[in-house]
Amino acid sequence: MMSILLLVRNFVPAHEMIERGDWQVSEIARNAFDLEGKVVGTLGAGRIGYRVLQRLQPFNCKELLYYDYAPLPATAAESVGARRVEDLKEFVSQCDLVTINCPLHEGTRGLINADLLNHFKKGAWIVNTARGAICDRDAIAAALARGQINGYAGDVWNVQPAPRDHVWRTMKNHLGGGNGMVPHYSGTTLDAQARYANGTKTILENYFQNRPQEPQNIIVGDGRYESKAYGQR
Ligand SMILES: NC(=O)c1ccc[n+]([C@@H]2O[C@H](COP(=O)([O-])OP(=O)(O)OC[C@H]3O[C@@H](n4cnc5c(N)ncnc54)[C@H](O)[C@@H]3O)[C@@H](O)[C@H]2O)c1
Repeated sequence: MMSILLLVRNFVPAHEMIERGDWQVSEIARNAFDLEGKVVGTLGAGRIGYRVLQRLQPFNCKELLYYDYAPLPATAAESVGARRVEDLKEFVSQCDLVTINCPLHEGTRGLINADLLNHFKKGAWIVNTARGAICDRDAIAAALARGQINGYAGDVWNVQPAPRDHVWRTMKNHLGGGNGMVPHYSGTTLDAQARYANGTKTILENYFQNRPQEPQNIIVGDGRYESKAYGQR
């Protein structure tokens, strides 16, 4: 949901216009679109990617796609009407909007680079609330400037805090918009902090009482890599 809110709120400089005292609706509307009728795809369909697919249901998208080496259980994919695309270039070429929801690991660092961006549908939108380094910083800014993508939004940066001159702070599309960057805070609402605290408490209690941990909380157990989420090894 965070991704969608970012898209709606921050892709056009509407709020800055209000602060300036202006009211030029046509300036905003010339680059504003609905999700209805669009093809939306998630790169990564784990806990967050799947929930994004669920939350996209009321928007009447034309089609929902996902790219993940781990296929969703058939019933889960059917319940959200999502189609898996196995080839990454094929996946991005079909999407009007790509939302990135996979972890950063050696297989995803710089995955969205100049070469892959050329395979995106021209004028597509990218929402990256996963990890900044999944996208190549300069390739994103260049693709935005030349109109290969129409917008880029997210709260994650390849360096955090982002330096003052980080190009993602100020990059724009040719209409002067298309930038929805915010500082990394989507997981730090007061409600989320309470969830983190409770989750940490449960992990510690399991540990001190010799109870098994929930599988999704284990990346390395007994010296072995156990998670399936951080790349195929
Ligand atoms: N912005 C924030 O504050 C914030 C908050 C929470 C999580 N995150 C990010 O979101 C990521 C996803 O979280 P999650 O809970 O859904 O994780 P998850 O482990 O439940 O799911 C990750 C999915 O990505 C898939 N994946 C891994 N490598 C892939 C690749 N190369 N190509 C396609 N799919 C791939 C995995 O198979 C898995 O299905 C986290 O790793 C984290 O980096 C960001």
